[in-house]
Amino acid sequence: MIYLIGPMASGKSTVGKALAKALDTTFLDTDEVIVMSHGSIPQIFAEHGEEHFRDLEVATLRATQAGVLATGGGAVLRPENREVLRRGTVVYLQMDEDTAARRLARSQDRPLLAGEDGVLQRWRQLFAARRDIYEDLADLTVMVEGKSVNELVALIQGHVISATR
Ligand SMILES: Nc1ncnc2c1ncn2[C@@H]1O[C@H](COP(=O)(O)OP(=O)(O)O)[C@@H](O)[C@H]1O
Ligand SMILES: O=C(O)C1=C[C@@H](OP(=O)(O)O)[C@@H](O)[C@H](O)C1
Ligand SMILES: [Mg+2]
Repeated sequence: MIYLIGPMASGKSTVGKALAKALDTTFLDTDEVIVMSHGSIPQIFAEHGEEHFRDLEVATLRATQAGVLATGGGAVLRPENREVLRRGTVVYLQMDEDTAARRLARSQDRPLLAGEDGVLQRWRQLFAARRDIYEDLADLTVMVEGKSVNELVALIQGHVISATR
């Protein structure tokens, strides 16, 4: 199983879907699986808080099988999830701050970025707290800056295929 990890807006959901198509395999996104049974992410955060969302994320990651699985940016925080991720091939989508700023300007459904600090400032804080974990888990790290979805897919595909040969 290939897992995509990385900060919010690095492209895990978008690249994951395209990668699964290129590899002719199945695709799921833990956020989408959670939303199907529990309602929207902003609603879960507002009604039950982040820890409850993390509990749902743990249960979902444990129970979900797909050729390619996109995770949410904070899924790496829970040790149970890191254990699951280590059993598969982990692709880390690494993103620079300028790309984050451009993409987050259009983001509306990420409750952890809301608040008075401003979206980019919050993104920066979360990334600072998580970057070492992303790096530690990664079997393959791909910098997304300046690359199209198709270019990223080709890059990942090349590495994944040569790693399993
Ligand atoms: N390589 C890319 N080039 C340009 N835009 C991208 C690329 N990857 C993702 N995006 C866009 O960035 C935004 C965030 O992507 P998304 O897949 O939701 O990220 P994540 O799941 O990591 O939060 C979306 O609007 C998506 O269309
Ligand atoms: O980084 C995070 O803590 C989160 C990332 C989101 O997923 P994306 O990384 O796909 O945006 C989603 O799981 C939730 O809003 C929390
Ligand atoms: Mg996503």
